[in-house]
Amino acid sequence: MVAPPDNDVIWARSLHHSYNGSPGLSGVSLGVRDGEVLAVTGRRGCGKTTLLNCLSGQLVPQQGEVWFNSVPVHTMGPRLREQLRRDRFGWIAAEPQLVPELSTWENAALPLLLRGVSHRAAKKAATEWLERLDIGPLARKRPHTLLQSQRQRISVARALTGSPSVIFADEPTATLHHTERTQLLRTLTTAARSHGITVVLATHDAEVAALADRVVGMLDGRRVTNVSLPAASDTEGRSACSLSV
Ligand SMILES: Nc1ncnc2c1ncn2[C@@H]1O[C@H](COP(=O)(O)OP(=O)(O)OP(=O)(O)O)[C@@H](O)[C@H]1O
Repeated sequence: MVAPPDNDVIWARSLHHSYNGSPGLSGVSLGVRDGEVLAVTGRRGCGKTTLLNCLSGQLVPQQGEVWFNSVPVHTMGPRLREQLRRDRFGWIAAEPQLVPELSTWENAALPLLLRGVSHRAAKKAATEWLERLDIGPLARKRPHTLLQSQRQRISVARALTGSPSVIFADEPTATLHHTERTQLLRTLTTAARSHGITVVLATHDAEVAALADRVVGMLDGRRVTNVSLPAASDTEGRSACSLSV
């Protein structure tokens, strides 16, 4: 095994993964720099979710290597990978994945509660993020009483509350209206940049990808393009957030 470059928080080499013979990834190599917002784009079925699952340790690729902070993830057992995901990564899916029995703040505090952080400290951290996402007043509500856009803000708050090294966001705004989509993404990227959190964002939406620092394009399980975005986009992503992050 060759050690990855020092400034890559995530580094993957020659990832191959297929589902019953049908290819998901066909030799993808990728480095994600510490603190960057990286968009992975491409049409539906090109392998974005499979790539994020491999990079985050949810899926072990059939071939290839994944490293996090120079530690091999592909050789870890399930328990170590689970611990890595719980302690160092955040995940935002297209559909908010919330626990229906828990209130808004309990859902947002879950990463800290699972790590054994005190109830009080977890609630304080979660509440701060909920307020920054403009849903502080909903802290005691249960998910089923809220709008989809409010539930997705809880998912974003939960990802940030855990102070992760990396947030993986898989089409996080796919179910939202245009205005809400842009605002939520800007809030996420601004918060990540100000807290030094790396973001790997899968999207088929060019407008969403434009908020990233760099865009990697995929086609049929392969990486086909790599574009660093100009400073203007970066500036927009940093400054246009209306929330106090
Ligand atoms: N669990 C699975 N079982 C079988 N085939 C799968 C599975 N997951 C993904 N695939 C297939 O692997 C390929 C890549 O899928 P993947 O979900 O990674 O792409 P994607 O770019 O994220 O697509 P989408 O935007 O629709 O989520 C597709 O052809 C898909 O049908």
